[in-house]
Amino acid sequence: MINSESFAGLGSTIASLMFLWAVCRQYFPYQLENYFSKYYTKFITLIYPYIEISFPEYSGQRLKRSEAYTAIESYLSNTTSERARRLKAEMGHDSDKLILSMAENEEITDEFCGVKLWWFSRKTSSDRQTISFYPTDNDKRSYRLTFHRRHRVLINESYLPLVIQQGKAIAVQKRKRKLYTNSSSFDYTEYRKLVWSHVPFEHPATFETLAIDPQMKDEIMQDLVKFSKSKEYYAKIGKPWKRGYLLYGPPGTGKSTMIAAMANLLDYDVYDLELTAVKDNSALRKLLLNTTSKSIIVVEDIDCSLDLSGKRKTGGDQQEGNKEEEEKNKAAMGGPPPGKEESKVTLSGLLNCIDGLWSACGGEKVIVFTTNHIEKLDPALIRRGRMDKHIELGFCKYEGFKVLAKNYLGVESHPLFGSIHELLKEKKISPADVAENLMPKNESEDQADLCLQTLVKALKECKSENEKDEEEKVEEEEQNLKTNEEMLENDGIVVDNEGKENKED
Ligand SMILES: Nc1ncnc2c1ncn2[C@@H]1O[C@H](COP(=O)(O)OP(=O)(O)OP(=O)(O)O)[C@@H](O)[C@H]1O
Repeated sequence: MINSESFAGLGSTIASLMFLWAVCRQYFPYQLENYFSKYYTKFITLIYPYIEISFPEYSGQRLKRSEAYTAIESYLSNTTSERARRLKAEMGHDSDKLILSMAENEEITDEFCGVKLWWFSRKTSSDRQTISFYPTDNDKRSYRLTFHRRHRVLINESYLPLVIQQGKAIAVQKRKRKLYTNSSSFDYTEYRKLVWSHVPFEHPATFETLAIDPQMKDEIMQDLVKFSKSKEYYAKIGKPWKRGYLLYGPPGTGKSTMIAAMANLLDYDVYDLELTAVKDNSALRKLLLNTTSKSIIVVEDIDCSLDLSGKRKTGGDQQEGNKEEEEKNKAAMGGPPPGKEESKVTLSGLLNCIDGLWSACGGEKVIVFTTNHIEKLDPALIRRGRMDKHIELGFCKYEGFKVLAKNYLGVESHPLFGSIHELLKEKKISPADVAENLMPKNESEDQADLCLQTLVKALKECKSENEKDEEEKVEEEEQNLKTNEEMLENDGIVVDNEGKENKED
């Protein structure tokens, strides 16, 4: 066992020997010097059987903090608060929590498989202080690991990989989660920057507050948790560690809310990918390569962002006038000037990013597409393997209502529950609409009564499933008719009042 005193003793012995060697070597013939040099090194290793590994904070590229140093720092921060005598407290680089770590020039011991090791936190300051942007120029920090040389294999092959792995996991747990977006990443040279901007992710939704079928809820949660723990399984079957979810259903049924709940369950970051703001396939690839592990990549309303013939849509079904207006607004916000060529992400480009060779880069990822119109999606885009789970979020059912009533009013039973149950059997109402009715309007005490009565009234006015189906059928027929007429008009065919087609000259 060694301690600081024996280190100091050894240090001064070695220093004396080195001094002696430096004096003597001047008088030695050249051939003898080599000979002595060899035995000098052997002698030193004999009396000092310890190996030291240094992990500097910055190495290579000056501005990039060493990953190993960061991981060791997190690893040690977990153990040092109990063992070190002098600690320093800092807000983490990427965290809103206070991080305790070893103070400079402090040493702690660690133990692995019965082997004792020493970690020393070192800071050297240059005598000549220079004005510099680089943190490395004046202060140099590093960690030094010391262990007996007979444990070299154990430390190199088992201990150090474990320290790095645990350190990274601790850093992920302590980090502040982020919501990234690419939608405002324009610059003024027509070339869109390939960067994500981000804000802290603070959405409070959880699966507990989600108003969906309880069985489906359990299934999804189990699926997600299983995925997040399946690193070895994915490696074994030779598949990239990723899972695709397609969430579909009418507006206001909780697709976005479910994404937030997924992120909160898994403790992942969210990348909200705005396809309409991506220049082309290569820009898309670079954006996706710049996403981190443990993240959910979301493309909302995929049917509105991508033309399934392979070209991007620029504005859905808008009128030309609206399109111009939107272009002007975009340009005013830093987007491309009106009339400039829009970007071209294609369906095949997107598919390539989801499950091509690129998709395996960067660790575990969940990919989520949402749509209100599943029937409009190309089967290639949503086939199993790409979108592994298709989840339909539908209109509010009684089970969902009970969750909302508990969330919004804090009630689990009420005399009006019975009639609401009956009404929900035949009426089509989205959870968003139910939630809106259940939102207390003021601070008075009988809010539950009032809100539930409002909901009953709203439900009575609501269309029943049959009426809604009938309405949707009529709307669809009208839309088909309109499209046919437009196509015929484009071909120069006029349809007269009796429905007969006449070719125009
Ligand atoms: N299943 C649900 N459980 C709990 N709250 C819900 C649910 N569905 C909707 N809500 C509430 O309604 C609001 C709108 O829901 P959300 O944005 O998730 O719907 P969406 O399906 O993504 O809608 P859109 O298709 O229009 O984007 C949310 O703020 C949430 O409070």
